[in-house]
Amino acid sequence: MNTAPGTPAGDPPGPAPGKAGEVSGLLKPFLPWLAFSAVTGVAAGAATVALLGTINAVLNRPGGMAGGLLLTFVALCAVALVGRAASSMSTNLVGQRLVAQVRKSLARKILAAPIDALERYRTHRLMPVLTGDVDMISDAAFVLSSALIALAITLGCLGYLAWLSPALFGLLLLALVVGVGVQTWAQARGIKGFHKARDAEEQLHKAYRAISDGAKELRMHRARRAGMYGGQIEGTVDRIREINWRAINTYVLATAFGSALFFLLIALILGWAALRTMPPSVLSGFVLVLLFLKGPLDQIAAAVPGIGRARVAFQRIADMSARFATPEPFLDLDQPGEPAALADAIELRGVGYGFPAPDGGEAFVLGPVDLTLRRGEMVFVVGDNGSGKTTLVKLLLGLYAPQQGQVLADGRPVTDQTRDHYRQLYTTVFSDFYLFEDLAAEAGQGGSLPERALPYLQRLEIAHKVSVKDGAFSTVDLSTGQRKRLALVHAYLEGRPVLVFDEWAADQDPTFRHLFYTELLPELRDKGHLVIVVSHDDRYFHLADRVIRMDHGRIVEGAAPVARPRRETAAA
Ligand SMILES: Nc1ncnc2c1ncn2[C@@H]1O[C@H](COP(=O)(O)OP(=O)(O)OP(=O)(O)O)[C@@H](O)[C@H]1O
Repeated sequence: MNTAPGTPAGDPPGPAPGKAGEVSGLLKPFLPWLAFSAVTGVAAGAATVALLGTINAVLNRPGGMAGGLLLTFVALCAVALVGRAASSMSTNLVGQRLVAQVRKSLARKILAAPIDALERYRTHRLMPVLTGDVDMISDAAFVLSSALIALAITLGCLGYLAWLSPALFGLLLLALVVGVGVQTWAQARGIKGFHKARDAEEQLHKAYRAISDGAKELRMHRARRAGMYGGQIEGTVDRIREINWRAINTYVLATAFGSALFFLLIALILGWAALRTMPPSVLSGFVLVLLFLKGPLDQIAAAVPGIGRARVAFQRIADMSARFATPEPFLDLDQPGEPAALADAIELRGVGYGFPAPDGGEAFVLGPVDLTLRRGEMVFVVGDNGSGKTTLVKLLLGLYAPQQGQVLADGRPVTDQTRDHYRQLYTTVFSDFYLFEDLAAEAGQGGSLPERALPYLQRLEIAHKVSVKDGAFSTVDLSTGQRKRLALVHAYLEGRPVLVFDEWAADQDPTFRHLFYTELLPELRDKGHLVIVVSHDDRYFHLADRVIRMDHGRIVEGAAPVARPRRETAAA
């Protein structure tokens, strides 16, 4: 259901809803593999424990290892080896598939997310998730497999020790409760720190963007540059270093405490043995297994910080995933689909859209707007900065779904089901356009692409710089104005019924600007395209069939369709 314009469309602050569901959703497809990994890991652990038991038995009886015992030993070695390899490989497989799936799923979610949701989730928040957080999971997948096997071995050893001597096991259990308690405390503290560091990393990414995108401006402004480096980057980097240092130190101290506890436990067991008589096989078995256990326990302790960081990364991924959990309905990512056709007109009927108010500012509300645009018309959309021209165009293009009213193409309302197909009517060159180098989508339209492109490149006076080779422009390293011309070549090649140019001519030299308004646009119109031009070039407004003037989100002039007086040549 549509909401009234002005309804805040922003996400509430704090974590997105449904994160737990997202995490379990991400893990669900891998449960059978995880189960296999657990079973083989437990088998490897049990075989290792049995090996230790066998060694202890051999140490405490005359005759050494021979006959059946030797065969058992070899068989146990084989189970431990195969189990460990199978468990590690399957955990590694899960890790890598999980990372691949997360990458694909995030890309699909971004591709299918409503544009306004993407505009709210800033790029400096997107990139750390797509790169850093996903890599963190990939790294954790490596350590996780050996940590899981170490856990299985530890549990098996504990079972063996409980069987060997329940009394000594009681003592061990006490030490374990203290050790695990300290590790849990360290993990909670560490994760808190990692969350803080991760927040700071977002700030760092913002600063990195500023120094790459704003390199020229920073070169020209010493005070800002000093503030950017000394204030923002150094400060943030040092804060991250400090937080991570403290967080990891917590783990280090907990591990050191665990080691001390471990040797204290061995001393206690040996002291116990001095006070109470116990079979030597029990004592040697206990000490042997405990000493062996130090290895897996250290492995687990070493893996814990990485797993803690991976948990933080996983939550960030799940958070982003949940924010984009509602894709635009009926947006097909897999099929190119049929081209769209427009026989007559596009209409906006009572269309309204509101942005949420910025902090301390007023909300911008567009509409309600009524507008009819016909094929073969050349329409200029004009108005002051911030009057709503681009917002109107985004509603027209179907990039924003109207919060009120409806858009119609040839009299048929554009619905959620048809919006994506409807968008294929348009070719756009936005003021902040992105130029795709490859022309693969245009290759299938018949004729050789380089031959089709050449006249347009010549007409736009960039044929000496760019050609089309292997389905792509040979270069896009051009001036801003030339890049925009290339975008126009793309538009010609697409040949869609409606062309939208948002301040296209702003970067063109006067001669070419003149050519654009007086020849190129009228030619496109005369070929039957609907041409929509957002412009501040009032010198050329008289060439339009209709000038739509925006003011404070409303159309104040030019809403009514007019019969277009046919011109012999637009320049006349
Ligand atoms: N992503 C956004 N989030 C919140 N508010 C926005 C957003 N985009 C635009 N606005 C608000 O909508 C108003 C209209 O913006 P719009 O880009 O449509 O203006 P415009 O007429 O195209 O301006 P210009 O001539 O400067 O390009 C702005 O004043 C701004 O407050």
